[in-house]
Amino acid sequence: MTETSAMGPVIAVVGPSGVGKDSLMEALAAGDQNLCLMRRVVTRAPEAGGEDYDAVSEEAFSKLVADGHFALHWPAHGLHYGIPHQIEALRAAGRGVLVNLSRAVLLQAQEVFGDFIVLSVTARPEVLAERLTQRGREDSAEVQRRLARARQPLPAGLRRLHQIDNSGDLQQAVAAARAAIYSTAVPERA
Ligand SMILES: Nc1ncnc2c1ncn2[C@@H]1O[C@H](COP(=O)(O)OP(=O)(O)O)[C@@H](O)[C@H]1O
Ligand SMILES: O=P(O)(O)OC[C@H]1O[C@H](OP(=O)(O)OP(=O)(O)O)[C@H](O)[C@@H]1O
Repeated sequence: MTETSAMGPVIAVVGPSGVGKDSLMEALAAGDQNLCLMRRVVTRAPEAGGEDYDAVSEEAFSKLVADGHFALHWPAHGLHYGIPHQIEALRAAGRGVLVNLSRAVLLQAQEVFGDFIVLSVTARPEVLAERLTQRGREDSAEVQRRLARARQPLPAGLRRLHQIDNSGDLQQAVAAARAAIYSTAVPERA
């Protein structure tokens, strides 16, 4: 990605709840002007905190879907998530756009976005449990449901996939993610 690139890649950051997707994306974007965050639309209560997202009702979300507002949308955790078409404007500046996606929509996203990199973030199971509890955004029942979903597999057929271990220090995962992103940047057109 450089200022002269026509379009930046979409960089999907995926993995189980509590693995550190939002933390990794925020740290990556904070340290690199060529990377930016995609703000999602989620039917989660606005006061839930965590990521910076647009909170909407289920009814409003359905209307946004009907109006063709989203480049991608999916259900998960009893919620609905949407990525507005605005993501294309962010890419047009030649920046890589970081976005937290469900593992279930990665092949669809690869078709929709074309220049698409997947960072599969991992952490040891005991680390996930500790982090979800410490985050405190979900109640204990929901934490258990999310831990049960942790081993959801990635689909076959992803063209640019990197595994990032975030079991340890966040900055180590940030360095590994940066290396992965820039190792697969589309070669400059001659
Ligand atoms: N490498 C890390 N070391 C320690 N705590 C972390 C690390 N990465 C994330 N966390 C913490 O773990 C919790 C879950 O992180 P979050 O980014 O919300 O994960 P996800 O978006 O994958 O659910 C947060 O409280 C966050 O501050
Ligand atoms: O199908 P999966 O790959 O299991 O992902 C399920 C959902 O979890 C993540 O959302 P969110 O960031 O709201 O949840 P999290 O913070 O618990 O990861 C992700 O963006 C999906 O919407």
